[in-house]
Amino acid sequence: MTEKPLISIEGIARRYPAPGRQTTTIFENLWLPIRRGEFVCMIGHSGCGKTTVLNILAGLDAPSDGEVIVDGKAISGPSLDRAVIFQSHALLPWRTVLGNVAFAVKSRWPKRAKEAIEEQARRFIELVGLGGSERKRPAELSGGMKQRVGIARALSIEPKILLMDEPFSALDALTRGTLQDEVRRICLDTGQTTFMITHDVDEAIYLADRIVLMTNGPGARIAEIVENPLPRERSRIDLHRHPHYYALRNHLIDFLVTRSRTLRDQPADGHDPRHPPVVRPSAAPELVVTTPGDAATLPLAAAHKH
Ligand SMILES: Nc1ncnc2c1ncn2[C@@H]1O[C@H](COP(=O)(O)OP(=O)(O)OP(=O)(O)O)[C@@H](O)[C@H]1O
Repeated sequence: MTEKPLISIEGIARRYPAPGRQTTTIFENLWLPIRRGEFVCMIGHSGCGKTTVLNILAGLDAPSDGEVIVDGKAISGPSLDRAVIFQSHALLPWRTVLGNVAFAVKSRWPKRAKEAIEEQARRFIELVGLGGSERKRPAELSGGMKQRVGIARALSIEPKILLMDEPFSALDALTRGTLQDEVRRICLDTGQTTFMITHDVDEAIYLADRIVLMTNGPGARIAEIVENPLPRERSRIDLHRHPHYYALRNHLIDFLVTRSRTLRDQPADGHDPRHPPVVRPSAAPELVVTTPGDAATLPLAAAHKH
């Protein structure tokens, strides 16, 4: 990575006190640079600390060791440069759709005139397909519509970084697909840098440029970073027709089913937390595995040892 990353996760750990003056280490020694405009998904089993990592990126939690640098500065708390979309939308129930989004815009640009604030809010309400519903209150909206408001609210402040914690998991399959399409289009069109947690392998394949695989916790680590071999211009309905699709999907599922546990219990030989293996699954009989400064092509079986 020659360009300076927008986000640099540098050796972070999170520990909590445990009974008997012990300490539980949820994860440790996580290193990850994220480029401007990149869409990164994190996958791992429940309890490996994904939400904790996202909260640290948001500035809502602090690491026990290490730090996160954004645009050259260590994160020391929440900032309007980083917008978060949670699974539950947390809208203000007494405000309309327009009111909810305008509230965020006003907090970002408090000196802006009311008309300009509303114009910005309307632009993003339109962008997420809610034009015409500006005057509705959250109680009058479906789950998918509420999540759209949450997305419009997060994007309307034009954050440097969009953080999403399983934003579509509570939605029905049809709505989830439509919202994935919209978020993907908006992120590509605006060059939005995004970090997202998901449990859904297909969602990660569709949305992510890179997929970060966490070993199981406690003591979780980044096992591997998977580069998405599918073209950036991809469509959800045609994903499975791409020659690399099944190699990628099988690689991720194999990781979740077996390797996430075995790699926690027995890290791969020579595993360097600063430079976790980078894997690019492909339909060819070989996987390209690189570590920064040390490119190598390993046969599939060898790559799986990592
Ligand atoms: N305040 C706390 N005190 C002690 N342990 C905590 C605290 N907050 C979180 N944990 C523990 O940290 C671990 C990681 O939690 P986290 O929510 O980050 O995991 P996750 O990977 O996002 O899980 P899930 O996929 O289920 O959302 C869990 O085992 C949780 O019990």
